[in-house]
Amino acid sequence: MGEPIVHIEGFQMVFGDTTVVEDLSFDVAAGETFGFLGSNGSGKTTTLRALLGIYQPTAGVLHINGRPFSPADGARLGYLPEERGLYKKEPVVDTMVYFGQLKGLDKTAARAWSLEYLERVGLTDKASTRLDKLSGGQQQKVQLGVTIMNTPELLILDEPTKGFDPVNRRLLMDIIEDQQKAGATVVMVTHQMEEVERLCDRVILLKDGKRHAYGTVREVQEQFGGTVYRVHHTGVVPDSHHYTVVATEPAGQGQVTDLAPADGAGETVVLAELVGAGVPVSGFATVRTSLEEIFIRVYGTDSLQEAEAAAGVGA
Ligand SMILES: Nc1ncnc2c1ncn2[C@@H]1O[C@H](COP(=O)(O)OP(=O)(O)OP(=O)(O)O)[C@@H](O)[C@H]1O
Repeated sequence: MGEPIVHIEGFQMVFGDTTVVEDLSFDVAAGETFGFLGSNGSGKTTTLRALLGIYQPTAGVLHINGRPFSPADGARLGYLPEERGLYKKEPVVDTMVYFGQLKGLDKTAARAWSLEYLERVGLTDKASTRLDKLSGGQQQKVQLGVTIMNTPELLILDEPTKGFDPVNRRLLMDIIEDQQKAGATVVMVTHQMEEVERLCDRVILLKDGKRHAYGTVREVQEQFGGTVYRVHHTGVVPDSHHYTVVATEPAGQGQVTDLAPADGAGETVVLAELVGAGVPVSGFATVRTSLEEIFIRVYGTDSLQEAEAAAGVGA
């Protein structure tokens, strides 16, 4: 990795007597899209706020482009905060133009960009409407527009598609993807694992304020779920030192069996072993555990306990 655009080392955040983030370190390389994942309350927003100087860290180094964030860096940065907030009593396009000018665009360019963006997100007819007359999702579209209108080199998005219907979520992901293609580095908090699988190069999973996993999406999948070979067959799969049988279920006339390969046992080796043992194989596929399954495995109990606590269950 070249010089990281974001560098966090030994970050700790204590509120009162509660340690919310502990000894957190990670880097984000220029040009990559980085997924910041973790259950509710695991410290993601806190980390972003400390990175952007909104919170004073208890300890640690948090750098953007080699130094602590300073407001002067704002022109090259787009931050979509978790708490959305624009001037609600102003017309949509005026608000966008105002922020565009704050970010250094001239008024004509800001207006042209805003109208084009509003058309793309289906809000042309709302351009002159007060922001507070828009739905929550429509307001969020405007806010994302404000965030990206100066084509920032670093985009920090805290749950950018929260509250969107699937069609609009896809539209927003397309817009984020365009920013990627234009060369932006994207740091994105999200709970939508399909967004991560589609957009992210690398991820970090926070658990209880600590780094639980960190690497490419593929590496995290290998680390927590691994790969299985899914075999459709009749007859019995014999024991072998090349694999372990993880699960087997009836399917049609035969069975489907998941085999976890031993270290170094590739598809060809395992398939040859089965065929050599006389197992009639009608299908063979490599299946990687989805991030969603991994998330549920890593956080399942915690997230449920939190939901139960919030609902007063067991109180
Ligand atoms: N200003 C603050 N004062 C005290 N505690 C805080 C403050 N900000 C955050 N916390 C606590 O820090 C913990 C982490 O919160 P944070 O918002 O960083 O979580 P998160 O991972 O972004 O969660 P979510 O996915 O729900 O948005 C929570 O327990 C929260 O209550």
